[in-house]
Amino acid sequence: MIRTLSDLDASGAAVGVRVDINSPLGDGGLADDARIRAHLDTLSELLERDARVAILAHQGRPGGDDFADLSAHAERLDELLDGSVGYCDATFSADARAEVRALALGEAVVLENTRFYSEEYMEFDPADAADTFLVRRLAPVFDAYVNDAFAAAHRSQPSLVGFPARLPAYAGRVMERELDVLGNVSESPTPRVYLLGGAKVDDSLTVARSVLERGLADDILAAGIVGNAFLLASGVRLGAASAAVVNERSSEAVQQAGELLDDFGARIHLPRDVAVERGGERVELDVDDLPTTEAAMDVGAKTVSHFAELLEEAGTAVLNGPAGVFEDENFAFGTRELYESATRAEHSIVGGGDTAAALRRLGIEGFSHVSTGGGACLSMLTGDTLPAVDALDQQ
Ligand SMILES: Nc1ncnc2c1ncn2[C@@H]1O[C@H](COP(=O)(O)OP(=O)(O)O)[C@@H](O)[C@H]1O
Ligand SMILES: O=C(OP(=O)(O)O)[C@H](O)COP(=O)(O)O
Repeated sequence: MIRTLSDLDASGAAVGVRVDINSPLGDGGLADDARIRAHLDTLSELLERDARVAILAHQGRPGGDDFADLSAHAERLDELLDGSVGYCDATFSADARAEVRALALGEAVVLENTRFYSEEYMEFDPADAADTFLVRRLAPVFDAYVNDAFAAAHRSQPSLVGFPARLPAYAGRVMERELDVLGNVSESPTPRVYLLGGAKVDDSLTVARSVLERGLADDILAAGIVGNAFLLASGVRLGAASAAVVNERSSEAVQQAGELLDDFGARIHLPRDVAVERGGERVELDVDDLPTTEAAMDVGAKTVSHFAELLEEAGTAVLNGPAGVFEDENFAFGTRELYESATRAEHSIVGGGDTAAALRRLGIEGFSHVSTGGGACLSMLTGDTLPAVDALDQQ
């Protein structure tokens, strides 16, 4: 049984809150603050209830371009939470612990990027995570721990799995909502139609097999590079350029897609036409008119009308990955039309990562749920358990 913020006696308590505000960075700092905004419910609730809040988070991976300190994140949170958020450039040093102890009621501090410390970039069993420096040093200055970092819940890193062994632990509002929606897809209205697109072909094929085998999906609509892998597996000769894009992403995709077609045939719907670039223009070709030398970059209008009907009539539409190269206006058509159609389903769930960014960019709104997680959302959809959720559950 996972406790939530409603079970926490927050007033006066020093609460360590793990959030996922890992954000795209641009020249001047944050390029997008969606993940920061996602946690405002949890943070403002704690501040209004007079908690003293220490925020733990990571940004990027050591060595990566987006590995950075959290000063810009703290500044943005401070703007969004009316001047109640400070920043400390250490995570668990004596200074950091003193800042936490000195917090007034209704005040917060963002502690430094947890991944500045090597332990935080390793995976541990929860019991070993509880013995790391980060957890041992910080647990004594916290009265409670809240995990709201759903998007990182598939990692078993100290700040995500180590505290529940030492402190009363609770799910934040983001975590609660994500688990409620993604953990209960089996009870959502039918028929359930999954649109799987994008570039992570192996992940999408794993999701397809899992949801079909577990009876979660009635229909799979294949688009993006995933759709091209299915077309190749069904014997359509797409052309060398499209085949190369599929094989570059995964050497086993076509074989796996073929096995799925053998096992689940009619429940998997393939593109009927594709769009390619010819002389700088979008040109649509029926699959019967292939192969072509140009790469398939989007699904065409015939596919869109077939898929859109299934999505609009769905009890639940689950969307993961764009239908084409949506970054190029010539090839955004499939993604825009199909995502718009899904908003008309009774219930619509969008997987995170690039898909959520695509929606913001295309200005599409109106889904029942847009997940904050990419990898974590996929893990939930494939029925995997998330270590950080297990840690919250085992108290
Ligand atoms: N037919 C296609 N050919 C090449 N790239 C594609 C095609 N369809 C989609 N993509 C690319 O897939 C990328 C997103 O895929 P992915 O990372 O799997 O999404 P998500 O992070 O939402 O799971 C986008 O950058 C998009 O341009
Ligand atoms: O951005 C994240 O995940 P995502 O890319 O799956 O959405 C999380 O912050 C986890 O980051 P990580 O994949 O570096 O552990």
